[in-house]
Amino acid sequence: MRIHSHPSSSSTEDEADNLMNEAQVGGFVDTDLTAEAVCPNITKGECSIKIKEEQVEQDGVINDVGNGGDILLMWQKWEEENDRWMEENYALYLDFNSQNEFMTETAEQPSDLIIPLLRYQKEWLAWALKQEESIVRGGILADDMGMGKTVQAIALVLAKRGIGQAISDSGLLSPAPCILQAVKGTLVICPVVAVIQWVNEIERFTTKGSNAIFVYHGANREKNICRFAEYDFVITTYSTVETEYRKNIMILHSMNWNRIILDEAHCVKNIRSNTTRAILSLESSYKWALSGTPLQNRVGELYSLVHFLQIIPYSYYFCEDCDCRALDNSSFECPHCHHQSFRHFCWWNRYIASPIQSQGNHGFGRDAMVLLKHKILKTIMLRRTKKGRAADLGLPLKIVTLRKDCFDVKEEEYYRSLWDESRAQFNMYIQAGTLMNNYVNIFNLLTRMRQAVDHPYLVECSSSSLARSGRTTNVGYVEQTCGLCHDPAKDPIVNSCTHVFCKSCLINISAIVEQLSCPSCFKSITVDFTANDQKTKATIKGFRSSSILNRICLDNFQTSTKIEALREEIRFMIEREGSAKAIVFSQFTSFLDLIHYSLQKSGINCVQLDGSMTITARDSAITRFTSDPDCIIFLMSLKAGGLSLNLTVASHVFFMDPWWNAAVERQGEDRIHRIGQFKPTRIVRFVIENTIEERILELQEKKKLLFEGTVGGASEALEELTEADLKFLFVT
Ligand SMILES: Nc1ncnc2c1ncn2[C@@H]1O[C@H](COP(=O)(O)OP(=O)(O)OP(=O)(O)O)[C@@H](O)[C@H]1O
Repeated sequence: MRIHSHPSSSSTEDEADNLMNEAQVGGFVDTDLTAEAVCPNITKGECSIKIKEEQVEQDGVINDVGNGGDILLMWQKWEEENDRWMEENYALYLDFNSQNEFMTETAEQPSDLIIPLLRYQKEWLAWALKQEESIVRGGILADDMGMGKTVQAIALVLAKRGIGQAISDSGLLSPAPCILQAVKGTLVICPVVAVIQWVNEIERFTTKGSNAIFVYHGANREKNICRFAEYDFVITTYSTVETEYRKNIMILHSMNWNRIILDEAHCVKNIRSNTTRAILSLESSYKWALSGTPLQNRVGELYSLVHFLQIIPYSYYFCEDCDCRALDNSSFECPHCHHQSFRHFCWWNRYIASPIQSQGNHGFGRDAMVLLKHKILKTIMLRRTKKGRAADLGLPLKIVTLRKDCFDVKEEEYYRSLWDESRAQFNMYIQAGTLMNNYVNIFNLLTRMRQAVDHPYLVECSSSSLARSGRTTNVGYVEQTCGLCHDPAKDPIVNSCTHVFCKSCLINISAIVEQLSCPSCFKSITVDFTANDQKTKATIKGFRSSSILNRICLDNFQTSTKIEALREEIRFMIEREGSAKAIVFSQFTSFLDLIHYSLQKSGINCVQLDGSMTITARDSAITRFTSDPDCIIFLMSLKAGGLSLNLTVASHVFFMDPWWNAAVERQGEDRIHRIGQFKPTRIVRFVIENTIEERILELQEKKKLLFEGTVGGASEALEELTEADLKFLFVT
């Protein structure tokens, strides 16, 4: 299907201007809008097919406008074509890597900001102030991770306040309905892990008392809402916005914010997710998105940010039959012009997403690329890289090593039998022709193998595998005797001293003795009386009651090749520099528990951070790691700690298992390789030879950034894989 015909020439800004002029629909100046005016070569029938596809993307559900099955097929075809295009045009894709890398104009830093801004940060300030005066009224700050996007955003808020921002102005200019309450403050939305960081940066880097900050998160958050208007910064989390929207609690959504800043804005890259919908429903006069990786996999990901920014024409749906435009096209009939929704088309999809997805770097696809890079992104995005601005930053060297180890005989045996079992299961799906219907099962097979590479305990002692076998501890161990009754332990509870007791013995004795201690070694016995459903469960001190450590016999704790490799690297690290610290990432929190236990046993002090922790618990873990010289290892799940954190106190990062997406690993590396780091940084990625991990690395290389960047991985991520990819993973 041809939408435009252009003489092909090199990708220049002039070319982009021409394309823009042709494609602009009701753009920065309103123009008449008809299908023919927009794309003269398209017939109305063709247009309506496109609209069906757009609805699929917009709503995440198939709106039945006639032929749902066809639409789904068409959608799948789009995705496949996009994947193919990505493979063929990766170099060009990377070309998006910098936007406005150098600018001549700088702005003076605001007087309330006490930290001196670097040159590129002053360039940002000049650009951002202009952006807020322009029709775009915001934009995307996409600097590499660790270049100080938080400080830059704070600088903008202060600078604008200095200029004397009138709330009434924003109320007038905003399209928000008048029932919304106007507030002067900036709403910052960030992942939970970044909340404290925002508070700290505002407090540390601005004149004392010059900013009122309110953290709106947690169960009691609603207490102070009537005072929203008094704050300069209201800091909340993506999960809070999503929960309120889903439960129809109209608190954040009933305000007309002066400015919204999305930190780690790639959290809303999926236009179909609830979080994205919740964010898009917020109202403000100015909108900013901050992300070091705004585009992880496909051009489509930019759309939710573009939609958030509400830019004419890029974010809008236009009507084929009149000059109406709207941000939403989800109802059957347009509430503005009353024409049916299928008579509306999404500008972004028609001029950017569809041509790129269907043509790649050829024909209209290439034209769309030029338009996107040289016109649209230039207007809305500022991206500087650490490499490009190395002179401003003066960051030390980063050395990345891939460390390959081999299993010992026992591990090899265990892994091989699991591999054979998994392959047999996989082959069954192939033979039955049901491969593509079994993503979740295949994901589970792959996860089990990946866990077995880290440590067989992760498979053997997973709560589900123990539940299946009716056991409470793992098979690898002889039956334990209770330290109190000396019979085989019934419902065994393992104490931090590694001695085992019957659950009933512990209950009985704790009713008589207040301070329990182990009769064998006299260490105290910790009984967790706080959890409602587990009143009597003794837990290993410092670990969750659900920790894998409560399901294994610690008397006979066995290490693994990965753990030993890590210990060796830690030893090297300490030998080189006594005061060095490291972050250890794994995708499996149970593996982090095993590492924690093993290191602790040999006197290495660690802290741990995972998604189940409250903001306060996270903050105390971060504080301990940054301020206690004896605490040298930070164990972290990348999902919980990979974003936002500043941990330059560490100079080493150890990745215990490979991620599907290399971009996600880079997020982890950049926790230490950022402003404030003065030592050379060392990154070690651990891989066991001849295992699924090597396959994952090969596939990562083969497919580059094609995998969904779901931090931590999910079964949906596998849906990004083709049948051929899956076969590649399971082939011997
Ligand atoms: N001008 C400056 N002078 C000194 N330190 C700075 C400056 N700007 C930023 N920093 C520090 O640099 C570190 C990284 O900043 P920040 O966390 O804002 O980076 P980021 O770009 O948001 O990273 P990410 O994308 O990983 O969240 C912080 O410790 C911050 O205090």
